[in-house]
Amino acid sequence: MAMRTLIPFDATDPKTRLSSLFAPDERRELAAVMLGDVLDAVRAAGGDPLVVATGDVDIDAPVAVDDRPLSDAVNARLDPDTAVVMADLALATPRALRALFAASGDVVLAPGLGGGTNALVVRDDDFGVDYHGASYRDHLRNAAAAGCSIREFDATRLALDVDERADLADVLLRGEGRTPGWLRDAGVALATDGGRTSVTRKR
Ligand SMILES: Nc1nc2c(ncn2[C@@H]2O[C@H](COP(=O)(O)OP(=O)(O)OP(=O)(O)O)[C@@H](O)[C@H]2O)c(=O)[nH]1
Ligand SMILES: C[C@H](OP(=O)(O)O)C(=O)O
Repeated sequence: MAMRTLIPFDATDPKTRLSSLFAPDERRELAAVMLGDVLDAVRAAGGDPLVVATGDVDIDAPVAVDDRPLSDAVNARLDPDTAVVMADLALATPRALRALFAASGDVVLAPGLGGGTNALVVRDDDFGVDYHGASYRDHLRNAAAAGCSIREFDATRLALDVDERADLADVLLRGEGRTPGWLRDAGVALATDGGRTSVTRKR
């Protein structure tokens, strides 16, 4: 049976942490390209996607427009046997998502490198999401408080969400969808910035 999968999407002013690299319209374009890659991976993993967006989105998928804050918009649709996969997981693969969907537990949590919750599966209607501000820790606590069984699902391909400039280096190095090509066409290239690999942009 297909896994109903909510994909939250900020269609209005996304990826503001990348403002040093991209203008607002470029950030919206990048966000849409990453959304397309995530949609492809979710479908290939047997997911049945619903994009939950802050505004209209021109994409080949069902879209629910809901301008409430992220957690409210997701909780309003978080029926049991539902996954939530963020639209900026530019490294997500069908294999990783299939394994996430198949993982057992009332609440299955895939952590982001920065302490967020990049993806999850919920099978208990006593659990609700509470995003932002190291949400992974909050979700662990909330699931335990609700008496849910918890599965922590560590997956390299789900751990990266594109927030900061340095995250784009990983997308250029390991991305498999359309996003790496979009970045290269926009003049984004790898750069070594002291210890950590980052990116530059030739305009
Ligand atoms: N529906 C909905 N999705 C959201 C909202 N805020 C963020 N998202 C999505 O949730 C995911 C994770 O959010 P963030 O990493 O904060 O994304 P973002 O808001 O574009 O990034 P920043 O502007 O840099 O904070 C991304 O896929 C966003 O598109 C919201 O208020 N409503
Ligand atoms: C949505 C939020 O993403 P972040 O702001 O951590 O990138 C979270 O994962 O709680």
